[in-house]
Amino acid sequence: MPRRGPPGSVDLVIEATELTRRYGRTLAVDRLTFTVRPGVVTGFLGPNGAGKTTTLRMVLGLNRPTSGTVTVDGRPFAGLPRGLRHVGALLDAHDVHGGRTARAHLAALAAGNGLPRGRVAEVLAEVGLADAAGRRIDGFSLGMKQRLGIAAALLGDPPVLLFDEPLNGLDPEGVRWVRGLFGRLADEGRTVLVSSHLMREMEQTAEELIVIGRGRLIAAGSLRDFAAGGTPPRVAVRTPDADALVAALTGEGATVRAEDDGSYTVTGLTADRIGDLAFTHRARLYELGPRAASLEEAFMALTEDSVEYATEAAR
Ligand SMILES: Nc1ncnc2c1ncn2[C@@H]1O[C@H](COP(=O)(O)OP(=O)(O)OP(=O)(O)O)[C@@H](O)[C@H]1O
Repeated sequence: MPRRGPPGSVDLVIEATELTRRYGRTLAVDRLTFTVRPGVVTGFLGPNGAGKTTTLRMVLGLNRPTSGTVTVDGRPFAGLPRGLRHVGALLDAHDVHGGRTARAHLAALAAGNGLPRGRVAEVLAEVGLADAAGRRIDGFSLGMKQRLGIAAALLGDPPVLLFDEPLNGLDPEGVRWVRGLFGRLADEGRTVLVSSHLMREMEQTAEELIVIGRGRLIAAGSLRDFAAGGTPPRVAVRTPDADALVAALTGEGATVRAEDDGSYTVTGLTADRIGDLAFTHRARLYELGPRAASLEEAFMALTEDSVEYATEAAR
């Protein structure tokens, strides 16, 4: 695939401004403002029902916003002249005609969008389905359907790609493959937006994150900043003299949590202070150092806040 503009070029930006969608009494998307840039994989994260699918459908012009706007390359998707050549999307892996073969499905899509037939074999090979090209889709596993959906998104060789929960149903090898593919697509300068309701799926997938809850923006920024800002500093400790050390640490007001691997996570004291206390209490230390913040915890903390906020706002 051709290389595109350098990361940071502004032409392929997805821009949502005060984007809102109401279904009857449900506010599915609530004044959402965000920017998705090319050259990095951006994770679109939120619990079930947060409004991710509704937002992606509005980007694609499949749902109309109740108010606000969302544009790709400065224009609503419907106004883009090149359709599938401009934006490729996987929304629902099950949304395919099961009686067709993978090849026939993609060939119909190519024909309907004025794309060269030769792309079909290329994208099937790219997603690892070359050997299954002649098989009927209704015999496909969910993982194979996800690969087929990704192949369809790639068909027009588009600079902007949207994937809704693409890791669902993939085995560990499939997850590793898809992460590599998304990274490569971003390295080529494309804009890649990937939704998920699981933070742990995003940890090794996305560089940037947009987190929503109940239709609202909760946080946006780099994964690294997100992890750093989400929880107070924590220290990892390993000791064969746990009873003495834990008593000493909690006596100083620290919170100590035992981990599955036999280590402890300490909050509320610096590593220096923990070292001093261990020395005083004759507890041997096998490990003492910073414990990387768990993104899962940061995510839970942030979404909890959004629920509280929503409750307060409703009063
Ligand atoms: N066509 C519709 N009619 C009525 N309500 C809808 C419709 N589509 C979505 N909703 C509601 O809007 C809210 C957001 O749904 P949406 O599917 O966008 O969330 P999501 O973040 O993609 O969730 P999930 O991870 O469960 O797919 C939910 O409360 C949902 O019930």
